[in-house]
Amino acid sequence: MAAVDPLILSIIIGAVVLLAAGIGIGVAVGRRRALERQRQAELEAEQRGDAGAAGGGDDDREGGGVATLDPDLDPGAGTAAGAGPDLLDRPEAPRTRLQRLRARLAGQNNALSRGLLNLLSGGTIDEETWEDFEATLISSDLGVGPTTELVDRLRTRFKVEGVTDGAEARRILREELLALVDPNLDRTLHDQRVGDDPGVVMVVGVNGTGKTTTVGKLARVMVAEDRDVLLGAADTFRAAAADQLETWGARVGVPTVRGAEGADPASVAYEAVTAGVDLEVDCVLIDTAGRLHTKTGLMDELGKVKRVIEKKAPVTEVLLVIDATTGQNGLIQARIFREVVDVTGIVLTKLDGSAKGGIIVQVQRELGVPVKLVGLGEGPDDLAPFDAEEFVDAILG
Ligand SMILES: Nc1nc2c(ncn2[C@@H]2O[C@H](COP(=O)(O)OP(=O)(O)OP(=O)(O)O)[C@@H](O)[C@H]2O)c(=O)[nH]1
Repeated sequence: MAAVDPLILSIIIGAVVLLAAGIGIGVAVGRRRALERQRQAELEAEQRGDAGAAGGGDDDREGGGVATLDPDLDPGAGTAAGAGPDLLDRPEAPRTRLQRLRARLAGQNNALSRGLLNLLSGGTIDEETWEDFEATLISSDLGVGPTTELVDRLRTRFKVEGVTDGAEARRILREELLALVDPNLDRTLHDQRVGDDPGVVMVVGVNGTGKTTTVGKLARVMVAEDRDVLLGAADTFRAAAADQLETWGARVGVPTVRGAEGADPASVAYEAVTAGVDLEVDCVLIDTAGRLHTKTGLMDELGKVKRVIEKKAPVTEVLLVIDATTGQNGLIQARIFREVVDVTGIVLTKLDGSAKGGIIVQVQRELGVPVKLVGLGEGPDDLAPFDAEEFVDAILG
């Protein structure tokens, strides 16, 4: 048999690999289309008055706020490989998701609310009440500076404005808390297409803060808004991390570009963005490996991932994921990440079950970067845009 020229051989192998990759992505896009067809069918059923087909509108997750074809499927387990159209989830509709999460936020801040409301319970406010109030604020991770500032302002205003009843005190407290959280910060998520390029959102942070979960939840939010999304698994340290991400995507028909375990994360991110440009998706979400802010080599690697992506398309948003329960440590991490990758938004996760909402104020002040999203649970649709007024009203009950 005649020897094949090595150049021709490598071109043939390259073409086969590209074709296979294209098929992989094509299958996933096919799943997305199947989901759209399924949605359309459900919509038609709903219009015909078939209430069971489209899920209810109440706040209870199990009760129908989330319509899933397979509610028992665990996003953290298994791989995407076998997920066909029959297994696709339909992410929770934005309206019911926000209603449900608003109620959860109000419920979760009970400890903080109680402390604040003691102050408003009427009568004269003695020194001990002020001290208890201060302690409550500090234990919510508001920080000593903002706490002192808030208490001083309240004391002055209560005196100057002659506050005598609870309703009046509540109004002033609401105004002052809102000023601290800053309703004027621009919290828009820059995940939209820019010219011919998809929005590119990079998600960074230390280990275990909830990056992959956030990318998965964000993909679902976008699918619920009928947008085309592609995931990039630039966490190549552990194959399980890419599996986890791929599973999140597969549940809603979103394709994932991944590399081999130990592959260069920058090149996987670049491939993902390239696929996103070629497929004309609306947004590419890049998950990165968790890294300690103190490890210089790993932080440099993160900078490189961003620079390499930008050879293909601008990164439109860099989200730093902070675990709300980590307090001051979260702040120290945040400063270093900001220096390396120019963070444009914060995602505060695990705010459920925590009365540590004060960290929002500290993070924003220290970094000058707005909190844009909050994670309020382990459920697949437990992610909400952060809204200053809603947050303050939830605290005040
Ligand atoms: N209660 C709660 N748990 C959350 C939230 N977000 C994430 N988690 C949980 O946090 C754990 C870690 O989440 P991951 O998404 O794997 O974290 P990661 O940052 O990608 O982890 P590494 O890749 O190891 O750095 C998981 O058990 C998630 O279910 C949230 O908003 N609330």
